[in-house]
Amino acid sequence: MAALLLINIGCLVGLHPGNTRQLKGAQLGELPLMENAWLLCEDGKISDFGKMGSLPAQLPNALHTHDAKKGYVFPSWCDSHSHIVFAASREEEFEMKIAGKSYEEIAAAGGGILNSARKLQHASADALYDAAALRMNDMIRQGTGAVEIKSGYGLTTASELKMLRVIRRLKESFPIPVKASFLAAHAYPPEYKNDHAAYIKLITDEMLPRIADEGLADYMDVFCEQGFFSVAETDELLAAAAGYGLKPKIHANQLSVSGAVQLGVKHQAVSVDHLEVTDEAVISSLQNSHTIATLLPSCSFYINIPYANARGLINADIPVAIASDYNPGSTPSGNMNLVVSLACIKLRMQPREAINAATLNGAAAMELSGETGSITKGKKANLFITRPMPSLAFLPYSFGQSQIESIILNGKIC
Ligand SMILES: N=CN[C@@H](CCC(=O)O)C(=O)O
Ligand SMILES: [Zn+2]
Repeated sequence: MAALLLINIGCLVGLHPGNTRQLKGAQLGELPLMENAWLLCEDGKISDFGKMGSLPAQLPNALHTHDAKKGYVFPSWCDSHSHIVFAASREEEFEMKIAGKSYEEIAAAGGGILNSARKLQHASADALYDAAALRMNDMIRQGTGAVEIKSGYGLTTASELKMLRVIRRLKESFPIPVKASFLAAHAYPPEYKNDHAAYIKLITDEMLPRIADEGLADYMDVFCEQGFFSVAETDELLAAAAGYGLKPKIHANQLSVSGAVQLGVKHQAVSVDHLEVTDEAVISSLQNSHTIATLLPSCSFYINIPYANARGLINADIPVAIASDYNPGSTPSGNMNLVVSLACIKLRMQPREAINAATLNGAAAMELSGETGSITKGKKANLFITRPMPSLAFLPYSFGQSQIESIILNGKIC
């Protein structure tokens, strides 16, 4: 494999030491940079970098040199929360939202997650793969270089397995790390509406053993929310998943303060995601835990719900990540550039904080921060090059516009 040398880099972004696994508190605002730089990629990894004045005389033989023309070089976005395997879009709900219907009212009218589940149950694995692959390609073009994908639109054993096998195919065929989360506990199927215990038993006794047997999931996720899964039900599900080696990630406090965050901390969740509604007890429960708070500002934007209290979490020294939540209902976009801008505009995160939250902390929320999420020697060379920019803050400032010129995955320009 030819080595790749990037020269005339306006600024290298995110030069964190290799042993920095996640950032919290004031560290989240520290984003080491190097201006006027070069960077060498070998065997798919970042092997060296330095100032243009120090370009080594000895370089690998098979070498492709690319002039960054003063563009910035970033580590790829690490999107730790997505639902990109789905059968159909739901723009009819978009119109209902404009007419004033709430997320809960749409769900109660047969929309929402159950709408997607009905459609997915009839879709072929090939059709699901093709549609998800298109979305992945769009995300990659927008700078994403690692992604977590959830099941949760199957809600039957066959359809949850179908979704997870599609995610495995994406993992095998795309050149970026993919993590899979099992989210059968996303909504109760109509036939279990009045028999929650039976659906929980189906998940714990039938789905989990099959999924573990095929090694289809990295994490267990639950939508812990009023009208969805209670704290007690989530507790039971997470305990069962732990028996199969699946660590938790929880959809927590999206619509109400439910106790889901505290439960996540109790189960040492890798992350608790959403957190649009929090109080002091939620924040203090996360302090001194290893659980990452993953915030999803484009979901708040799209369905007009409150924005998470990012400043409260950061000030309390809690590691914060940001992710897209790309799904057909509450966030039909996987554009992490927009997520970073919204984190600045709506979560009042400084550009450096938002960039760290979308890279190193996003990687940490997928347990990948040892291999990606920063420009560090030995890490995967998943990067993007921007146009020349007047400053780092120009990236989120120029919201809704892409500054990205080139994508590099595993040390190759794509
Ligand atoms: N909140 C639960 N799940 C998704 C939305 C799912 C849907 O509406 O299809 C979310 O993360 O926002
Ligand atoms: Zn989600």
